Amino acid sequence: MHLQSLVLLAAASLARAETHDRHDARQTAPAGPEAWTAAYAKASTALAKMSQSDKINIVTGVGWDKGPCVGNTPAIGSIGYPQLCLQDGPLGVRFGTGSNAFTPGIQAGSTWDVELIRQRGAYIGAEARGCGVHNILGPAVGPMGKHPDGGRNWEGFGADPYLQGVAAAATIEGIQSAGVQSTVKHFIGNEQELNRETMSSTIDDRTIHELYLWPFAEAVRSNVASVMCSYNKVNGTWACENDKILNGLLKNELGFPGYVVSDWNAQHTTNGAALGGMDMTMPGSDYSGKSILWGGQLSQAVSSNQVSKARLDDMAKRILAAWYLLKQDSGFPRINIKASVQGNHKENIRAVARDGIVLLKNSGILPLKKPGRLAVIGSSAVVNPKGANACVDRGCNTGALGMGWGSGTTEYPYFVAPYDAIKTRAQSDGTTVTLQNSDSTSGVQSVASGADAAIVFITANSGEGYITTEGVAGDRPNLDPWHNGNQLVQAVAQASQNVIVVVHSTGPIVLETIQALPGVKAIVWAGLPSQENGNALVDVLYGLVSPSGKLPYTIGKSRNDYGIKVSTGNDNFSEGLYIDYRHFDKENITPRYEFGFGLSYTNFTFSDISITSTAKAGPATGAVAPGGRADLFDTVATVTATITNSGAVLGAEVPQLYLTLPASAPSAPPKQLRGFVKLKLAPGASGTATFNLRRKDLSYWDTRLQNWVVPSGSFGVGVGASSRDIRLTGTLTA
Ligand SMILES: OC[C@H]1O[C@@H](O[C@H]2[C@H](O)[C@@H](O)[C@H](O[C@H]3[C@H](O)[C@@H](O)[C@H](O)O[C@@H]3CO)O[C@@H]2CO)[C@H](O)[C@@H](O)[C@@H]1O
Repeated sequence: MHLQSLVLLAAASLARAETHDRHDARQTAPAGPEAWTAAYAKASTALAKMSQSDKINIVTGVGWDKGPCVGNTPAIGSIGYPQLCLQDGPLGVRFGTGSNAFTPGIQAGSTWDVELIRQRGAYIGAEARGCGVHNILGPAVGPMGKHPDGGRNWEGFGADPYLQGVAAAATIEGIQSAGVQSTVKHFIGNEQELNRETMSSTIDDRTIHELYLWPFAEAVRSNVASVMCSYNKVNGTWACENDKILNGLLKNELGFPGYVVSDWNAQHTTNGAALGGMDMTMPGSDYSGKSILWGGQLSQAVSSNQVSKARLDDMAKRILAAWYLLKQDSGFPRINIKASVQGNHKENIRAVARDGIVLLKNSGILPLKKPGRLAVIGSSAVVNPKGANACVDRGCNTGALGMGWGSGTTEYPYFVAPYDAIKTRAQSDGTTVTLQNSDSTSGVQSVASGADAAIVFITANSGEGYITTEGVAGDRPNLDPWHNGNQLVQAVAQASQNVIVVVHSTGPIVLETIQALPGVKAIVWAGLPSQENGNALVDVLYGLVSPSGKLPYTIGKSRNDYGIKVSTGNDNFSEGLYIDYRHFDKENITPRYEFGFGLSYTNFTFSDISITSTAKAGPATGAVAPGGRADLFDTVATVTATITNSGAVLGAEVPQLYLTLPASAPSAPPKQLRGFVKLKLAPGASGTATFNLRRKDLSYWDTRLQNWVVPSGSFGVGVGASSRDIRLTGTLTA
């Protein structure tokens, strides 16, 4: 179908879009494709004024390291189009010196708080705009986290497509509300760093739809401006020249009206990329500046009709439409990556850092109550002695951890380490703090012994494969804490029966050694809190807030429990739909801490489930709108439940809705997340969790019909406090 027809159809169908309940995770329907229609009209007018060389310029980066941003295209004077600035990344303006280091995606995901995530996106967008960045290269929803040790998992929101989708949509809507283009990445099947630039990801049709494409569909529905194609091949063809995934899935099936930008140097051929659906090449040359695949080469291909003029026009129009969509044609600030743009955004950073902390274990030691003496132990209790930004692209694990490493990092404008914040609090309480800022086990007993609490800090780090840190080239080789963390905790627990273990990590670590120690009275999963690391932790340790984060992945009892391993050759995705909790559930493996788990300082009771449904079995029939067939997003069932804070302090609970497909569906995971809500409740207060289930939420991908189908029969509905703590059950029938 022609793109403009798609956009018009979409406008018509979205006019009918329902409004979502206030409490639903997806609180607002996205702006709607009528905005794209107007943008396309302007793009057509501008295109008519452009020469072929203008069109080649708008789709070709100027070359690596040849402009103010990590990606740049030349200005086109005839239409008042600027030198376009594309800059990482998912947690703020990379290389900025006047901007903030927002919390990584995984911490945002672990808040399960859509409004905080949306605000985070809006602030990232505002900072990008203030720096003159037209396109911010985030959020990341791939990798999703099929490998618990995948190096870049921390850039995204968690190992579940629904959670990724909701968080990505809110982030994109936030970023684009500031008038900045958002790029969702990496499309698709780039789940590991090892061999990412040579390997092929073999993903079957159903798995790609139900897992990996899902968050991209939500991003497209939220009118994301651009999509970044990834380094790997998909089913044997490079992602950036893969007709099936770019033209087929993304542009036709999802009705994506924006443009596809290559990951940096992910393009392999001139014509293949153009015909396969890529619209902009970045950075425009290889890192040595020598190899250029578009520019003059694309011009020749068009002149010799190997690539049609219509295809070049389509590329240019998509890029122009995104620029007009975000109204960047008037009053956009000039490019200055070093601009001072921080505002009061650190409040969001602290809130996400704090509300993303997951309390895994607490035998009554927390919250702290004016302890007489605290022992603080571990090299990650203090800021890197050489400075928080000492390592390029955060490529080290020295001192307190706030983010992983790679292109998805920013410079810290400041860094509050745990010890800094604990010391400040201790001063006001009259607490003595004894510090051991190393991971040495010798001498630690004297520091810990006699303390009211001994707080031990351990870490695990990972990142992007172009940097190797302490021998780790991106993906972690195991799920153990770094720097002998297990031995450090053991040594402390020999001297103290009041040990609090604080974990800063890019992903799951195996906690069995620590868990077995009787002296360990609490485990605080503090994740990746960025610059507000210590402040967020103190808020939780001292009960200024009740912890309310929930795990965005499963913590298994062993690495083997996850079933799959980082591939040394091609990645076969033979596990299909069964990643993370879907795998643990299917194989009946008890995790140490399950997906969705997190304790509070208060208690919540769940009651009064109510289910109403108009769901009808059968395939989707609606016209294609951005995101897919429009009727996929119609609410067809509503589930409500009452949640009561039955404890003594203010707290927030995240009731989660898991669906089980009827027996008539092809075999499917025992349960799948299809709704969540974060409810803040005073002691004794009750709130209603409302989950609006859309047709898509009830569907599976039918490979024969090539469509989403609602299976007939009875669906299991479970509402609970985690994926393994289902408190209320019911059914709905289609
Ligand atoms: O930044 C844009 C996208 O780039 C990809 O990461 C690249 C990263 O930005 C870049 O800094 C790094 O460059 C190094 C290069 O790999 C190495 O060969 C050369 O010697 O040094 C360069 C500078 O350090 O390359 C990264 C890709 O390999 C990301 O995948 C993507 O998410 C970013 O948005």
